[in-house]
This record gives sequence, C-alpha cells and structure tokens, in this order.
Amino acid sequence: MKNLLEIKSLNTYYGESHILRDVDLNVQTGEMVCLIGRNGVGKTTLLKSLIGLLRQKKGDIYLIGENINRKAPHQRARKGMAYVPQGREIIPYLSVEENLMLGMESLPGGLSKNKKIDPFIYDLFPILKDFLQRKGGDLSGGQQQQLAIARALLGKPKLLLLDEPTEGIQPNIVLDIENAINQIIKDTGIGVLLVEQHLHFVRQANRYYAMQRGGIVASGNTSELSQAVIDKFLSV
Ligand SMILES: Nc1ncnc2c1ncn2[C@@H]1O[C@H](COP(=O)(O)OP(=O)(O)OP(=O)(O)O)[C@@H](O)[C@H]1O
Repeated sequence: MKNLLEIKSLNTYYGESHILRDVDLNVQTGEMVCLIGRNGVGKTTLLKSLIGLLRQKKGDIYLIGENINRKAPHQRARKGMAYVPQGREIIPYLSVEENLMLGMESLPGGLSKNKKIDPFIYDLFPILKDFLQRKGGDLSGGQQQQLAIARALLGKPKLLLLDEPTEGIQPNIVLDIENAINQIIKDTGIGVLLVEQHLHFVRQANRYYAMQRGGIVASGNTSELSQAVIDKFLSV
C-alpha cells in the first residue's frame, strides 16, 4: 500500500542555517500523526517544506506515491494537501462566508466552478453557520481556528497539516477542535499531520514523531508515549 505522505531524508535551510536534518516521516490514510518538540526545533519549517512554502535542499516528498518536490504550493493543494498555519491567517476584513469560500479554490475548477459551501463543516463547527456574515477578524481566537480548519477542509484534502491548532485557545474549544478532527478522520478517512503541545490532543493521535534540532529523535505509538518522552519533548 502506498503511503499517503512519505518524507525521505529531508534537509531544509534558511540561508546558511541548516534547520531540517535528514527527516524521515510517513502518514497513512485515516491516521493522525503528531509531531512534537520544543520551541524552535523546526516543526513549522517541516510543515512549510511540505506545502512548498520552503524548498528543501535535499530529500524527497511523496504524496500518494508521487514525488512533489518541484510542485508549487497551489499544485500541492490541488493534489490534496491542506495547510492550516500557526496563527491561522484568517482574512480579518472578509466575512466568515467569504473566508470559507477561499478554501474551495483548491477544488477542481476552483472558485469559478464551486460556489456552494458544503454544509458538512457546520456539523463539525456549528458556530460558523451562525456567524457566516460576521467579519473574520471579529471572531475569537478559537472561532478563527475553527474557521481556518473548516476552510482547509472545504478543499476536500487527503492530507491535512495543522500547526499548533490549540495554541492560546480556551480549553472547551480545544475539545471541540479535537472532536472535529477525530470526526473528520472517521467520516472521510483523510490523514492528519499535527504539530501540537497539548498533551490531551497528542494522545488522540495514532503515532508521534519527536523532533530535536531539526532531526527526528524518537517515534512510536502514542499509546506507548512515556512520561520521559513527554517531559523531554512537550513544554507542558
Ligand atoms: N524566516 C526565518 N529565517 C531564518 N531562520 C528562521 C526563520 N524561521 C524560523 N527560523 C529558525 O528556524 C528554526 C526552526 O524554527 P521553526 O519555526 O520551524 O520551529 P518550531 O519547532 O516550529 O518552533 P515553534 O514551536 O516556536 O513554532 C529556529 O531556530 C528559528 O529561529
């Protein structure tokens, strides 16, 4: 069976700074995989390399068996990769509805062929339906995160990349977000690669990879996540 995502020996630099070092990682269909590690180790750099905002110097990225090293971000999005960045990047002066529409750009035919928002996102995040006409910038941090995830899901991705979706968010919304991610995996069988510090959410994942100084230094099933690994790699 093909891996949904396969990363082989990935090396990424910022100028002269060598950030990612020989990263190997894979994600299967229907699986939630969590990337853990302290601040500044390179987790965001990995997600940006995957979506194509940064170019690796060495190594390979495969999406459903196809090498996507040379694909631009919009091409990776069309092939089924969606990225929810840290800080969410909601467009504050657009309405919730308009922000959601942007997610449909990566569907076949883009926005010109896709004008109707698929209501499944309101089952996942009911608040969005009530707030459709509000400005994105008027939502709370947690609501903006829900909007950002919903926007990504409207592109019908096969692989969802999430960068610290619960950072700075109140606990009840953290649970809503966890439940929604679990639900979407159950309903659609997509794969999720999650960067997360919140232990409760990390435990929802099937497997973890731990990063230190840009390299993967431990990995395994989250059911076997030891206190030593938690103490070492999560800043809780
Ligand atoms: N635009 C940039 N130019 C140069 N160096 C950068 C840039 N962005 C990040 N770095 C450096 O790359 C390293 C990895 O950063 P990265 O943001 O990937 O870490 P992270 O694990 O995601 O941390 P955090 O949890 O704080 O987001 C850090 O040492 C950081 O200082």
